[in-house]
Amino acid sequence: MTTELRVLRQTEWDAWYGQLELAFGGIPEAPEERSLWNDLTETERSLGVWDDGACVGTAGAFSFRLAVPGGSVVPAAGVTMVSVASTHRRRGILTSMMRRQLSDVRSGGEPLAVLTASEPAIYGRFGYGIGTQQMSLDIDTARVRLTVPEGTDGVRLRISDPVAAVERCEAVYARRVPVRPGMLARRPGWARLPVLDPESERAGASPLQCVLAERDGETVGYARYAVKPDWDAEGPKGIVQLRDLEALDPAAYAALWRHLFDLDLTSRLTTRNRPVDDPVLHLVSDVRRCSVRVRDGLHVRPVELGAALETRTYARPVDVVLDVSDPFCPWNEGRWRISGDAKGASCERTGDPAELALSVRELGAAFLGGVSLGALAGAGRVRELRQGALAEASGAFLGDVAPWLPHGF
Ligand SMILES: CC(=O)SCCNC(=O)CCNC(=O)[C@H](O)C(C)(C)COP(=O)(O)OP(=O)(O)OC[C@H]1O[C@@H](n2cnc3c(N)ncnc32)[C@H](O)[C@@H]1OP(=O)(O)O
Repeated sequence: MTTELRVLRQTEWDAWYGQLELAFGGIPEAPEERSLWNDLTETERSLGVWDDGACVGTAGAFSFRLAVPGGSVVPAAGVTMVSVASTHRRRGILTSMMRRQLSDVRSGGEPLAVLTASEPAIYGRFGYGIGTQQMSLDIDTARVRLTVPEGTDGVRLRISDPVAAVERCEAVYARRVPVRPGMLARRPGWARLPVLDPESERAGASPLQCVLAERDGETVGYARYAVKPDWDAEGPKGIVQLRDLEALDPAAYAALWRHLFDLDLTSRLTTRNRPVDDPVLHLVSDVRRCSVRVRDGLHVRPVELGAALETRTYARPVDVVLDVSDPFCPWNEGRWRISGDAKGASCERTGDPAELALSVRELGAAFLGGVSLGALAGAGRVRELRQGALAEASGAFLGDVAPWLPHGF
């Protein structure tokens, strides 16, 4: 088999994207969704694999800016639209695209690559670690009560058209980004994503709705959701399907949740993607009736290891020599001294004796501050070579906010 791997040409997008749709089951996307991804595709960063004129492999990358511990927002390649034709699987095409892509990301100067995986088992071999988790909830709002903080009654709620309210929501979102590692600063064109609402994907639910939280005329929060009506012999049992919710203070936050809990003719609230430390878990009367489930979120790969570890700050002072293995990107292999604190860090090559041994994948997992190196050591994935080095590094890497990505890409 001779296949050609090369950068996508603009005129090839339809065939390229068609291959991706086929790999995901073959149901064509709604026209507005397809058009959004067409506009957002960075053609010069997209790879295609071709066999006798047919597209058999796809992989794209977005030029993101990622929030990291300490509040900086740094360049990161957002790996996306990965597929291989069913006729060409398990022959190494994905591996060849990943190799080329990571090499391109390195040449372009981005220290990190990130992705959300269709299946979590695929990307570890390429050096990606699971850096964030996301929580889904299915809340019995007929039984669960909320205890809201002082000031909640002073928040004014206003129903708004989601598209008309986008700018106000985006202003709130932008203020949340540096506070929560894992969030992405919105790039031009991306504000269309949270209000994308194809009728064909509503499955009996309402069009997207939006409620704004306001104080003194300023927007201090928003929630976007749909309502799926449901009735049985006992009466109405509608479901509130929460898509996203952000707020700038606890009272606005609680007011939005209370609004969603109290919607007439509903008795359930579902949401697929909340941070695992979502304060709502501390507002509810009965966490068991919230059906909490957790899954992997953003997978993180340090591409240029030293530069990546220098972009963030560290919760406690750390000065540890890491012995890093990275067979897929061998330029990262070897010993690095990470030395930093809450103000900043340096990470440079060293000839000093190694104090912790681990692979780049563990550093990707720990990078955003949500996964403990101590826990990874418990699984045998980090080895302590100098007594005390594990506790020192583990405490330094951990953050006080669970990293989280609110949306897929
Ligand atoms: C960021 C994103 O876009 S996520 C979307 C990923 N795409 C999809 O899930 C669409 C459907 N699946 C596919 O298109 C393909 O099966 C892909 C892209 C997942 C894999 O492509 P392939 O060309 O078959 O992978 P390749 O041959 O390079 O396999 C490399 C290794 O990964 C393993 N692997 C591939 N897919 C999977 C999987 N789904 N689960 C576990 N391991 C996998 C292979 O077994 C192989 O392992 P080995 O080196 O030990 O033999």
